[in-house]
Amino acid sequence: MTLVIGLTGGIASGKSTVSSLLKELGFPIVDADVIAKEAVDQGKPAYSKIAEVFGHRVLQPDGAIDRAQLGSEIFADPEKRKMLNEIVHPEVRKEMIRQRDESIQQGSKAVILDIPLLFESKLTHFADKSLLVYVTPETQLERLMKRNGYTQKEAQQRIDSQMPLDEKKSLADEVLDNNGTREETEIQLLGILRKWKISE
Ligand SMILES: CC(C)(COP(=O)(O)OP(=O)(O)OC[C@H]1O[C@@H](n2cnc3c(N)ncnc32)[C@H](O)[C@@H]1O)[C@@H](O)C(=O)NCCC(=O)NCCS
Ligand SMILES: Nc1ncnc2c1ncn2[C@@H]1O[C@H](COP(=O)(O)OP(=O)(O)OP(=O)(O)O)[C@@H](O)[C@H]1O
Repeated sequence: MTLVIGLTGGIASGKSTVSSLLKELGFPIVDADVIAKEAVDQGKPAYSKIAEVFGHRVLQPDGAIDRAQLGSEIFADPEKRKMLNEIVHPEVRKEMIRQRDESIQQGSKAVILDIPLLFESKLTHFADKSLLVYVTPETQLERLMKRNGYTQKEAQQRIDSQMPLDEKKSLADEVLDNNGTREETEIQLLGILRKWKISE
Protein backbone atom coordinates (compact mmCIF):
# COMPACT_ATOMS: atom_id res chain seq x y z
CA MET A 1 0.00 0.00 0.00
CA THR A 2 1.33 3.40 -1.01
CA LEU A 3 0.60 6.31 1.33
CA VAL A 4 -0.33 9.36 -0.78
CA ILE A 5 0.66 12.55 1.06
CA GLY A 6 -0.71 15.95 0.04
CA LEU A 7 2.02 18.44 0.98
CA THR A 8 0.69 21.96 1.12
CA GLY A 9 1.24 25.39 2.60
CA GLY A 10 1.17 28.93 1.31
CA ILE A 11 3.40 30.84 -1.06
CA ALA A 12 6.94 30.84 0.42
CA SER A 13 5.93 28.83 3.51
CA GLY A 14 8.60 26.20 2.81
CA LYS A 15 6.98 23.44 0.72
CA SER A 16 9.98 23.12 -1.62
CA THR A 17 12.30 23.00 1.39
CA VAL A 18 10.26 20.13 2.87
CA SER A 19 9.81 18.34 -0.46
CA SER A 20 13.62 18.40 -0.95
CA LEU A 21 14.01 16.64 2.41
CA LEU A 22 11.41 14.05 1.39
CA LYS A 23 13.16 13.55 -1.95
CA GLU A 24 16.45 12.95 -0.13
CA LEU A 25 14.66 10.29 1.90
CA GLY A 26 13.81 8.59 -1.40
CA PHE A 27 10.13 9.45 -1.79
CA PRO A 28 8.86 10.33 -5.28
CA ILE A 29 7.55 13.91 -5.58
CA VAL A 30 4.72 15.09 -7.82
CA ASP A 31 5.12 18.88 -8.00
CA ALA A 32 2.06 20.89 -9.08
CA ASP A 33 4.12 24.04 -9.74
CA VAL A 34 6.48 22.17 -12.10
CA ILE A 35 3.56 20.52 -13.90
CA ALA A 36 1.77 23.90 -14.18
CA LYS A 37 4.92 25.39 -15.78
CA GLU A 38 5.16 22.54 -18.31
CA ALA A 39 1.44 22.82 -19.10
CA VAL A 40 1.96 26.32 -20.54
CA ASP A 41 4.93 25.49 -22.78
CA GLN A 42 4.56 26.69 -26.37
CA GLY A 43 2.49 24.25 -28.40
CA LYS A 44 0.49 22.98 -25.42
CA PRO A 45 -3.32 23.57 -25.45
CA ALA A 46 -3.16 25.80 -22.33
CA TYR A 47 -0.55 28.03 -24.02
CA SER A 48 -2.83 28.87 -26.95
CA LYS A 49 -5.76 29.55 -24.62
CA ILE A 50 -3.67 31.93 -22.48
CA ALA A 51 -2.47 33.81 -25.57
CA GLU A 52 -6.07 34.06 -26.78
CA VAL A 53 -7.57 35.19 -23.45
CA PHE A 54 -4.76 37.43 -22.11
CA GLY A 55 -3.33 38.68 -25.40
CA HIS A 56 0.18 39.28 -26.65
CA ARG A 57 1.22 41.42 -23.69
CA VAL A 58 1.72 38.22 -21.63
CA LEU A 59 4.11 36.76 -24.26
CA GLN A 60 7.85 37.35 -24.45
CA PRO A 61 9.49 38.24 -27.82
CA ASP A 62 10.39 34.53 -28.29
CA GLY A 63 6.72 33.62 -27.79
CA ALA A 64 7.09 32.01 -24.33
CA ILE A 65 4.73 33.09 -21.54
CA ASP A 66 6.02 36.16 -19.68
CA ARG A 67 5.44 34.75 -16.17
CA ALA A 68 6.24 38.01 -14.36
CA GLN A 69 3.69 39.92 -16.47
CA LEU A 70 1.01 37.21 -16.20
CA GLY A 71 1.65 36.97 -12.44
CA SER A 72 1.33 40.73 -11.92
CA GLU A 73 -2.01 40.67 -13.77
CA ILE A 74 -3.62 37.66 -12.12
CA PHE A 75 -2.54 38.38 -8.54
CA ALA A 76 -4.01 41.90 -8.82
CA ASP A 77 -7.35 40.73 -10.22
CA PRO A 78 -9.42 37.77 -8.90
CA GLU A 79 -11.42 37.52 -12.15
CA LYS A 80 -8.27 37.13 -14.25
CA ARG A 81 -6.91 34.63 -11.74
CA LYS A 82 -10.08 32.58 -12.07
CA MET A 83 -9.73 32.63 -15.87
CA LEU A 84 -6.12 31.43 -15.71
CA ASN A 85 -6.99 28.74 -13.15
CA GLU A 86 -9.77 27.45 -15.40
CA ILE A 87 -7.28 27.07 -18.25
CA VAL A 88 -4.35 25.55 -16.36
CA HIS A 89 -5.82 23.54 -13.45
CA PRO A 90 -7.58 20.76 -15.46
CA GLU A 91 -4.29 19.99 -17.26
CA VAL A 92 -2.38 19.99 -13.97
CA ARG A 93 -4.85 17.63 -12.29
CA LYS A 94 -4.68 15.07 -15.11
CA GLU A 95 -0.88 14.98 -15.03
CA MET A 96 -0.70 14.86 -11.22
CA ILE A 97 -3.01 11.84 -11.15
CA ARG A 98 -0.97 10.14 -13.89
CA GLN A 99 2.29 10.63 -11.95
CA ARG A 100 0.70 9.65 -8.62
CA ASP A 101 -0.70 6.43 -10.09
CA GLU A 102 2.64 5.59 -11.70
CA SER A 103 4.30 5.71 -8.24
CA ILE A 104 1.51 3.57 -6.77
CA GLN A 105 1.97 1.00 -9.55
CA GLN A 106 5.70 0.93 -8.88
CA GLY A 107 4.90 0.02 -5.26
CA SER A 108 6.46 3.09 -3.60
CA LYS A 109 6.03 3.20 0.17
CA ALA A 110 4.71 6.75 -0.18
CA VAL A 111 4.32 9.44 -2.84
CA ILE A 112 4.29 13.18 -2.15
CA LEU A 113 1.88 15.49 -3.99
CA ASP A 114 3.22 19.03 -3.54
CA ILE A 115 0.08 21.12 -4.16
CA PRO A 116 0.03 24.77 -3.00
CA LEU A 117 -3.74 25.03 -3.55
CA LEU A 118 -4.70 21.62 -2.07
CA PHE A 119 -7.43 23.11 0.17
CA GLU A 120 -8.50 26.04 -2.05
CA SER A 121 -9.06 23.68 -4.99
CA LYS A 122 -10.65 21.00 -2.77
CA LEU A 123 -8.19 18.30 -3.86
CA THR A 124 -7.77 16.52 -0.51
CA HIS A 125 -9.40 13.41 -2.01
CA PHE A 126 -6.29 13.04 -4.22
CA ALA A 127 -4.30 12.08 -1.08
CA ASP A 128 -4.64 9.86 2.02
CA LYS A 129 -3.09 12.41 4.38
CA SER A 130 -2.46 16.15 4.25
CA LEU A 131 0.66 17.79 5.64
CA LEU A 132 0.76 21.58 6.05
CA VAL A 133 3.97 23.62 6.12
CA TYR A 134 3.02 26.49 8.42
CA VAL A 135 4.64 29.88 9.06
CA THR A 136 3.18 32.99 10.68
CA PRO A 137 1.93 35.79 8.38
CA GLU A 138 4.99 37.87 9.37
CA THR A 139 7.51 35.13 8.46
CA GLN A 140 5.67 34.42 5.21
CA LEU A 141 5.72 38.05 4.09
CA GLU A 142 9.37 38.50 5.06
CA ARG A 143 10.58 35.31 3.30
CA LEU A 144 8.52 35.98 0.17
CA MET A 145 9.80 39.56 -0.19
CA LYS A 146 13.37 38.38 0.35
CA ARG A 147 13.23 35.38 -2.00
CA ASN A 148 11.46 37.07 -4.93
CA GLY A 149 12.51 40.69 -4.43
CA TYR A 150 8.83 41.72 -4.33
CA THR A 151 7.61 44.96 -2.78
CA GLN A 152 5.43 44.54 0.30
CA LYS A 153 2.34 45.19 -1.86
CA GLU A 154 3.29 42.58 -4.47
CA ALA A 155 4.04 40.00 -1.79
CA GLN A 156 0.86 40.72 0.18
CA GLN A 157 -1.32 40.44 -2.97
CA ARG A 158 0.08 36.95 -3.59
CA ILE A 159 -0.45 35.90 0.03
CA ASP A 160 -4.00 37.28 -0.03
CA SER A 161 -4.85 35.25 -3.15
CA GLN A 162 -4.65 32.08 -1.02
CA MET A 163 -6.51 30.76 2.03
CA PRO A 164 -4.78 32.08 5.18
CA LEU A 165 -2.35 29.57 6.67
CA ASP A 166 -4.12 29.82 10.05
CA GLU A 167 -7.29 28.56 8.36
CA LYS A 168 -5.42 25.75 6.58
CA LYS A 169 -4.07 24.62 9.97
CA SER A 170 -7.51 23.42 11.02
CA LEU A 171 -7.93 21.40 7.79
CA ALA A 172 -4.60 19.56 7.76
CA ASP A 173 -3.93 16.11 9.24
CA GLU A 174 -0.49 17.23 10.44
CA VAL A 175 1.21 20.63 10.69
CA LEU A 176 4.93 21.34 10.37
CA ASP A 177 5.93 24.62 12.01
CA ASN A 178 8.59 26.11 9.72
CA ASN A 179 9.16 29.38 11.61
CA GLY A 180 12.32 28.01 13.16
CA THR A 181 15.44 26.58 11.56
CA ARG A 182 15.41 24.04 8.73
CA GLU A 183 16.87 21.50 11.21
CA GLU A 184 13.91 22.01 13.56
CA THR A 185 11.53 21.45 10.66
CA GLU A 186 13.37 18.27 9.65
CA ILE A 187 13.06 16.84 13.19
CA GLN A 188 9.29 17.45 13.16
CA LEU A 189 9.03 15.89 9.69
CA LEU A 190 10.82 12.71 10.77
CA GLY A 191 8.45 12.43 13.74
CA ILE A 192 5.40 12.61 11.45
CA LEU A 193 6.84 10.06 9.01
CA ARG A 194 7.41 7.66 11.92
CA LYS A 195 3.85 8.24 13.13
CA TRP A 196 2.60 7.44 9.62
CA LYS A 197 4.84 4.33 9.66
CA ILE A 198 6.77 5.22 6.51
CA SER A 199 10.09 5.83 8.23
CA GLU A 200 12.16 3.99 10.87
C1 LIG B 1 0.86 33.23 -12.48
C2 LIG B 1 2.12 32.46 -12.83
C3 LIG B 1 2.43 32.55 -14.33
C4 LIG B 1 3.30 33.13 -12.03
O1 LIG B 1 4.46 32.40 -12.26
P1 LIG B 1 5.72 32.47 -11.27
O2 LIG B 1 6.85 31.75 -11.98
O3 LIG B 1 5.94 33.88 -10.85
O4 LIG B 1 5.30 31.68 -9.95
P2 LIG B 1 5.22 30.09 -9.69
O5 LIG B 1 4.49 29.42 -10.80
O6 LIG B 1 6.56 29.57 -9.33
O7 LIG B 1 4.24 30.04 -8.42
C5 LIG B 1 4.71 30.41 -7.13
C6 LIG B 1 3.61 30.25 -6.12
O8 LIG B 1 2.54 31.16 -6.39
C7 LIG B 1 1.33 30.62 -5.90
N1 LIG B 1 0.34 30.58 -6.99
C8 LIG B 1 0.56 30.32 -8.30
N2 LIG B 1 -0.58 30.38 -9.00
C9 LIG B 1 -1.55 30.68 -8.11
C10 LIG B 1 -2.95 30.88 -8.23
N3 LIG B 1 -3.55 30.75 -9.41
N4 LIG B 1 -3.64 31.19 -7.10
C11 LIG B 1 -3.02 31.33 -5.91
N5 LIG B 1 -1.70 31.15 -5.73
C12 LIG B 1 -0.97 30.82 -6.82
C13 LIG B 1 1.67 29.21 -5.40
O9 LIG B 1 1.88 29.23 -4.01
C14 LIG B 1 2.96 28.89 -6.09
O10 LIG B 1 3.72 27.95 -5.36
C15 LIG B 1 2.02 30.96 -12.40
O11 LIG B 1 2.03 30.85 -11.01
C16 LIG B 1 0.78 30.24 -12.96
O12 LIG B 1 0.74 29.88 -14.12
N6 LIG B 1 -0.25 30.03 -12.08
C17 LIG B 1 -1.46 29.34 -12.46
C18 LIG B 1 -1.34 27.88 -12.19
C19 LIG B 1 -1.41 27.57 -10.71
O13 LIG B 1 -2.46 27.74 -10.06
N7 LIG B 1 -0.31 27.10 -10.14
C20 LIG B 1 -0.25 26.76 -8.75
C21 LIG B 1 -0.34 25.33 -8.47
S1 LIG B 1 -1.32 24.35 -9.55
N1 LIG C 1 13.28 27.15 8.14
C1 LIG C 1 13.68 28.11 7.32
N2 LIG C 1 14.51 29.09 7.76
C2 LIG C 1 14.89 30.11 6.96
N3 LIG C 1 14.53 30.23 5.67
C3 LIG C 1 13.72 29.29 5.17
C4 LIG C 1 13.25 28.19 5.94
N4 LIG C 1 12.46 27.41 5.17
C5 LIG C 1 12.41 28.01 3.95
N5 LIG C 1 13.16 29.13 3.94
C6 LIG C 1 13.35 30.08 2.82
O1 LIG C 1 12.07 30.67 2.61
C7 LIG C 1 11.81 30.80 1.22
C8 LIG C 1 10.53 30.03 0.88
O2 LIG C 1 10.77 28.64 1.00
P1 LIG C 1 10.35 27.61 -0.17
O3 LIG C 1 10.86 28.09 -1.48
O4 LIG C 1 10.72 26.24 0.27
O5 LIG C 1 8.76 27.82 -0.08
P2 LIG C 1 7.59 27.25 -0.99
O6 LIG C 1 6.44 27.03 -0.05
O7 LIG C 1 8.05 26.10 -1.80
O8 LIG C 1 7.30 28.50 -1.90
P3 LIG C 1 6.47 28.65 -3.29
O9 LIG C 1 5.23 27.86 -3.15
O10 LIG C 1 6.20 30.10 -3.32
O11 LIG C 1 7.40 28.22 -4.36
C9 LIG C 1 13.05 30.31 0.48
O12 LIG C 1 13.87 31.41 0.19
C10 LIG C 1 13.70 29.38 1.49
O13 LIG C 1 15.09 29.29 1.32
